[in-house]
Amino acid sequence: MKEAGCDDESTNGVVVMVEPYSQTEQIQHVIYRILDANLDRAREGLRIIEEWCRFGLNNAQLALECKHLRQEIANWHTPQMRAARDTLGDAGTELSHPQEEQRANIKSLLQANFGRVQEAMRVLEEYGKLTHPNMGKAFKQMRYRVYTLESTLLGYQRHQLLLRSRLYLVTSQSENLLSTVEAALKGGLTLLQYRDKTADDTVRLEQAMKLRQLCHSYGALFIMNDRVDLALAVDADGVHLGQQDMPIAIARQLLGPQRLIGRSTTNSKEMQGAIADGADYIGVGPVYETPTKVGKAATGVEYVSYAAKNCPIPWFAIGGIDPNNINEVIDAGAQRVAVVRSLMEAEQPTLVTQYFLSQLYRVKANA
Ligand SMILES: Cc1ncc(COP(=O)(O)OP(=O)(O)O)c(N)n1
Ligand SMILES: Cc1nc(C(=O)O)sc1CCOP(=O)(O)O
Ligand SMILES: [Mg+2]
Repeated sequence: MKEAGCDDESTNGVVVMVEPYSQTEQIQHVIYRILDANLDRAREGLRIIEEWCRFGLNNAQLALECKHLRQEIANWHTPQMRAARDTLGDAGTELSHPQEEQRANIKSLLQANFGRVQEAMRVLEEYGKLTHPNMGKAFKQMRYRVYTLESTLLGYQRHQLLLRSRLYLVTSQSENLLSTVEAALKGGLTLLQYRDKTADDTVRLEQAMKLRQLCHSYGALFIMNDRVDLALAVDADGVHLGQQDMPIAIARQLLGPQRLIGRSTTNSKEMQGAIADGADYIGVGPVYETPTKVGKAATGVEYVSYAAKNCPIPWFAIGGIDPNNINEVIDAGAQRVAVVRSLMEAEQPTLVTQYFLSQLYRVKANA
């Protein structure tokens, strides 16, 4: 802060008393420093996010929104604010949290920078009110744009990962649930559904929370079977709903546009219904009869061929698929498959995952 003082200044032998900085001026100076520092913080954070949108996601629209926000922020940066900067005298420049020294992955890097931008904007909103009649309002609006950007970016990343996922592991009850899932993740699995039809909610919540954390630590998506409430409670990436489960429209209202919703389908009518209702992906099956879904008649590979020709959204062939018949399913047109027993009961889930993926990556993905 500038020294408050009453320096003398000699001018032609006349002693002029320079007025000390008034308290109001001193406060204004401090406010300018705060605004200067936070305008920079907000712009820097946005730049980091913008680089990922541009180079990591190739998403020009998201990158442009970051750029527009940065430009808008720059327009508020006045010469007085810049002049108030005193980097050497800023006690905060040396402070950094250990978490800032290391980022586990892109997601945590983005999260940290979104947090930083939102925090800076909140400061700009409050202190800006003391400086310009419109500054508080402008930063409030920008802060909401940043929230929207964050959720759009997260949703986009989820969809991208869904598109890239060829193998979908649907779990069954197991004493080795976490270690089996981790073994599959090590083999390259990027999509997991937690399915337990009988456990208490307390157990489901606990397991789902652990699985979500595990999946995210490997950069994989975590989907909850049947239950929208549990999906929200554990911050899952989405939910899988069968024909007897909650209608997609209601699930969408509860989950919002950025989470994934999958739907089981057994025939063309169910497929068209799921697409019209806005499902992000569908299950196609059961291709073969399976003890995991007792009483549900197999569709055969004919429905797989139908899906290959007619389904514009990602779809996963499911039901009785194993390493011995995977190529028959691929030959019928499948590019993605979902399995329960083949992985949950495998002696070496990492190797089986790698085998499935090696077969599935032989074919090009369309949807
Ligand atoms: C990927 C995938 N496809 C289909 C299903 C089956 O869902 P649903 O018909 O609701 O049966 P349950 O799994 O709830 O018994 C699925 N879970 N996943
Ligand atoms: C959970 C489920 N849904 C199906 C459907 O067709 O909707 S088939 C299925 C079970 C798939 O298990 P497995 O890989 O052990 O055969
Ligand atoms: Mg269900």
